[in-house]
Amino acid sequence: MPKSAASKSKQSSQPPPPSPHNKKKASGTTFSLLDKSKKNLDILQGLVLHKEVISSQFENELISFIQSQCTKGRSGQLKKPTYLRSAGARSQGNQREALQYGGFFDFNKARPGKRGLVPDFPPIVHRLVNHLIDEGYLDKEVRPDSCIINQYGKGDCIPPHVDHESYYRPISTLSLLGEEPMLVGTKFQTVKSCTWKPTVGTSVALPRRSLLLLGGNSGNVSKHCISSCRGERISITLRKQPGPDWRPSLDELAKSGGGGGGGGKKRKRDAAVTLTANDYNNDDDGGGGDGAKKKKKALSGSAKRRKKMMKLKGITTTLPESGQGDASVHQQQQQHQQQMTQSQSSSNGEKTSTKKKSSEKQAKRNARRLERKQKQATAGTKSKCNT
Ligand SMILES: O=C(O)CCC(=O)C(=O)O
Ligand SMILES: [Fe+2]
Repeated sequence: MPKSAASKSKQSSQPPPPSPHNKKKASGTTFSLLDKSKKNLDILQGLVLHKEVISSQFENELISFIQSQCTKGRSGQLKKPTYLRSAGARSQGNQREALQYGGFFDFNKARPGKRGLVPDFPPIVHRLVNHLIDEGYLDKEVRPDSCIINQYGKGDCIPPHVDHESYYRPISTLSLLGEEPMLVGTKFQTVKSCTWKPTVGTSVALPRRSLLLLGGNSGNVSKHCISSCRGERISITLRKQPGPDWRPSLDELAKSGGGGGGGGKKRKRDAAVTLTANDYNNDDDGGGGDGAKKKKKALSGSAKRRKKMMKLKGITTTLPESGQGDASVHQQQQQHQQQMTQSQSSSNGEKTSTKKKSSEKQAKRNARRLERKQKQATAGTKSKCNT
């Protein structure tokens, strides 16, 4: 890493300060790296590696459970979003099989998804969480209630990202089956598809049975990724979800086009990248697509269903006379989402009427645009007839 960008990354094994909640707090390896471009902020503060947190026997049990679930997933007995298949329709440079329990991450909207769509933790994951808390690796106040299990094959990867800010920190990752490095930092260079190099950051080897905690700046400011794996590896990422009343902010909805994909990459609190459909995953569970993508993609199954729903709700999705395409549909979807959100969150009549006025104005603007298009189309047809 360039000296001008950051000071040398340091590792130490000093125990973190005792927690008021746990009986004991396990010590682990901590890291430090000052980023000059961020006023010498320690971008690895909060990163802790604990080794040998489970026995080999428990590791084997976890591996057999995960592999049996993935086998079920491949044969169609376990459906998405509980099971997400690898490769295939997934975007390039973002491959791995995944299982989700407790709560699911909606990859298309790039944020925690609806409750109850994936099963609760299976007993073996409960056992794991209890063990990690009892042994002092995790704080019982931040007890994880959602997990994503990634099964990487040789060449699979996960691109640089910051886990959604609504999840409590630290986020923890247990490594099984094989050792691969996790890259953690604020700047990455893409070497080739599925391979990155931190230009301001570090590489942390994750041995089997180790637990990596991404807390503090390491979880909020730095991004993390796994480059193309040398061999097989399984990770169990444990997270405490936001409460059931959590809703994305209007800011986030606006940036992501109201749920159509991962257009909004900038975070409010810092300049890091949030997980988006494009960064982090695939079109596996439906694919509203990436709002920021320039290339027009064919609509996936769930996008088609959404479109159908909008139709049923009385929102026009196609305007054949004017020949307006997806841009208009997208605009209307955004408008619809905004109206829904606004009506959910408005607390007085005054607010509602201002919003009503603005949506009426928007509807008039759309009508004028449609009229213009129709005129243009008519003019075009006439000139064709004349030649
Ligand atoms: O596989 C890993 O260790 C990382 C997984 C991860 O970053 C995630 O699921 O958000
Ligand atoms: Fe992550």
